[in-house]
Amino acid sequence: MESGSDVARLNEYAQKKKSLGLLKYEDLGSFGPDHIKTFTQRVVLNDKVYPEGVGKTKKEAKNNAAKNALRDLEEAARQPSVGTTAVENYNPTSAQQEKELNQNDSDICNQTRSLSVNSQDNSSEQNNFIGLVNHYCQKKNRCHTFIEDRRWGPAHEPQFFYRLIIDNKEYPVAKGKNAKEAKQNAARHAWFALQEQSDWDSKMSVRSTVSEGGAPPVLSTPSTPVDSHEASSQRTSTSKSNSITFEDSPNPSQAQIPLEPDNGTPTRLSNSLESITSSQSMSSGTSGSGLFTDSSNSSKDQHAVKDKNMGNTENETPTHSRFTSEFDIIDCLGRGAYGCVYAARHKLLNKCFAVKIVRSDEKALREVGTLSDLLHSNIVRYYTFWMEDSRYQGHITVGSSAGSFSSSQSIDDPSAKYLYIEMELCQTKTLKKWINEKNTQSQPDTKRRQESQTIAQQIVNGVEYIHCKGHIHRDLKPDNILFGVDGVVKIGDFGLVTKDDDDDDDDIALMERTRQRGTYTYMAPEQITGKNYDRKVDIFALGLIYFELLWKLSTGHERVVVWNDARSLKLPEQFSVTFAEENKIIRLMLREKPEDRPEACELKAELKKWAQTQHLHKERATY
Ligand SMILES: Nc1ncnc2c1ncn2[C@@H]1O[C@H](COP(=O)(O)OP(=O)(O)OP(=O)(O)O)[C@@H](O)[C@H]1O
Repeated sequence: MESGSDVARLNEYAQKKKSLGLLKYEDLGSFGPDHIKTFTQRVVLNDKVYPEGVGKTKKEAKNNAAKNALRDLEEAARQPSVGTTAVENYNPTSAQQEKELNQNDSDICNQTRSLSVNSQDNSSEQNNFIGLVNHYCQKKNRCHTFIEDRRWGPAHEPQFFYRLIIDNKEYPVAKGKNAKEAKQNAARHAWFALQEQSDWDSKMSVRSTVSEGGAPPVLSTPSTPVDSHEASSQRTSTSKSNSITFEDSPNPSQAQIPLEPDNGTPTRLSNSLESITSSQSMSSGTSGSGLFTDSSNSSKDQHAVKDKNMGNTENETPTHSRFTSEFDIIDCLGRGAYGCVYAARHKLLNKCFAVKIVRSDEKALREVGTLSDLLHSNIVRYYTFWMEDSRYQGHITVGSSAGSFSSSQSIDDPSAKYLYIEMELCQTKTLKKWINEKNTQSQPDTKRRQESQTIAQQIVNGVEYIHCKGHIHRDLKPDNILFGVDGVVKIGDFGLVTKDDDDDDDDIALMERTRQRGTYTYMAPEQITGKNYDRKVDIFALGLIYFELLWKLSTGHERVVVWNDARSLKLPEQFSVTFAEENKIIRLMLREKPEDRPEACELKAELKKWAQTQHLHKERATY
């Protein structure tokens, strides 16, 4: 479609449907250095905000914003009568139609609220994702069905787990307080995945072909398809699907049931969650978030179990490692306390990913479990994970290019297992580097304030999403905040993530380890003292980050003094003068008592208000 045509289509639609009120485009500013700057715009129609459009120019961003709005309007309008698009076929002839369309608009609003990457994703919200998926499948001639994965919990408080399967592809398991809610949530997972169709589908199909020598990938329990109003006409047989399987089980050993492969021999996957838990003493209650198995591992990986020498020397080509056989390793992006992160190109997909390799323990399992639960534009996108018996040992020095790695003998514990976590590849520049660059610029940076605000807003959006999913990040700091290739802020490193209501022993041990590593710079006071704490620790860290984004901190002793003062709510006098509005917000975030700190959603609203005020000032200044 020709550039700009979505803007024209949306204009036409808004004109025809005058009752919708004024069609507005909001300019949300630009981000990034000049040569890779991205612009963001969004549509507001009848006071409803539609998903943001991002582009390399304002025009492109505007057109993408119009495209997103049209997509939502069309999707919503299709719900009551499949095949009709509100945009193309709008022709109100009666008050009833007008009423229906208004109803559609309210549906659209609901969907937008939920689909918008920046909005709160409340899993209990009953948006019609089932309807969206239903319609999508009809349009694309795909079969889909909901599968009840399991039920869990006491009779008075049961939890239902459902997954959606579309054309033999399984999407992540979702839970709900009842079957309907679980199905809606499963449809939501699938819907988001479908938004990224090319990625998801191709990856899924690649995974399903990994199996060699006829060895079937191990699947999870082939549950009985349940009757679904939404899916009854679309049911398909799925029990032998070769696609990836996610498990979201607080009781992993029960979740893994060996399947009868085609030859009738029961098979059990070496890296099933059961084997993970048997060797790793996984605590089922710690994260409470979705643990899942990746059934894509095949005979290749089972082979790797027997061969513990993979990847150790240049001569011994690590052919038995899924990592080295499926990926070209490009670069070592960094080493954390627990593992390494590599940039790697998937050979079949010809697409680059970040693959984090960590020893499999609670922290790592917690990280993948949580990441699999999160899908938000301001959170590093997780794709999949698998287990290997060895850690990739090609020692590439950080930042070096492919092929230059040398051999090194493994000093790993032979009984250890390693998690390979495949994620979205971000820029190598972290927020820490961004801050350092700003602080070392000799000229005053006139854009710093505006950019800081955009960054802070994006972090808050991500944190709001994490909190509304019932998690606490607990390790927010500029080092753990990355930029996507398009410049969008991405929260990463979920190694310390926990459930908001968690306070078990493993958790305390994990925090103790973190404290010992001295990363308490951004920790809330109650987190340092080891008291009971909740999601408000993330708000405290965010307050410090926002302060650091804006304020040029010197190095050495002075920095320590300013930092400690800031932690005790004594912000530099000049700061409160120069950044009066931000000062107010930050002071709320840094309050000593967690209950006095704002919730992420309140902060989001506050920052948005502040951004709009600034925007108005800027506009006035240009006239
Ligand atoms: N998805 C990604 N894309 C690009 N770079 C990444 C990605 N994930 C991590 N990195 C980089 O790899 C480095 C190591 O990341 P990792 O999360 O393991 O380390 P860390 O933050 O020190 O973790 P930990 O706190 O667990 O020690 C970081 O410096 C980070 O910049």
